[in-house]
Amino acid sequence: MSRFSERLYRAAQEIWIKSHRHPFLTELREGTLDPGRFIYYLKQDYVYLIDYAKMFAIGSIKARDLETMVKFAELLHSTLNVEMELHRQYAERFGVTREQLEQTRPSPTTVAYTKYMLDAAAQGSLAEVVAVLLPCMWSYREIGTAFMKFPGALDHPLYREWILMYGSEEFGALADWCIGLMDRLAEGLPEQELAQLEERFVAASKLEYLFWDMAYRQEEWPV
Ligand SMILES: Cc1ncc(CO)c(N)n1
Repeated sequence: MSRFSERLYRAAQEIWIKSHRHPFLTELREGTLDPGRFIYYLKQDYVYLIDYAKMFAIGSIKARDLETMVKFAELLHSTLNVEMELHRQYAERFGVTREQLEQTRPSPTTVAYTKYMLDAAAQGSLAEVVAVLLPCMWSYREIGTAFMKFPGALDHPLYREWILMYGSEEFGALADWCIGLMDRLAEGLPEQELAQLEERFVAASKLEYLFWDMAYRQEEWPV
């Protein structure tokens, strides 16, 4: 039988392709993205990452073995200290302080995405935690590795670091570990539960798309 992660990939493929074609990402890889849109994205992503890091803490709590617990702790650490550090350094280049980053008011889409994830984690099994956070890691790995190969993408003084982070071997290895864990956790589950995991994965993939779109539109609350 084929791996469950392949089923997930197929189920979300259409929405992932739509993300790849979104102007936020096509312009980022071509180096034409307006820096104002990028800094908006960084601020929203910073507050997103705070809740996303909590998903790894929850993964650590729900883990059934020490090895998995250690791995989630590693992911928690690297999100807080490596990924968020990249954002802090970017913000500094724009004259935005660490405090200002942290005080970013989450946009409607950021609220929807982070609360959707935390709700899945609060209600669900470890498999649900992994299903909902997997599109984040996996889709960024796909974007990062594709952009590394895109001619000229790494020449851009602003977007180069971002591409290097998500195209890195370390990030790829963490994504691979998560894919492998998803497959192990799905083994032997009844179809009803697999369908539920697929629903979580697809919903998170749609929220990933909406996150790019929100950043491009620089979404604000109506008042
Ligand atoms: C919205 C979002 N999804 C995934 C990642 C990758 O960790 C990120 N930084 N932001």
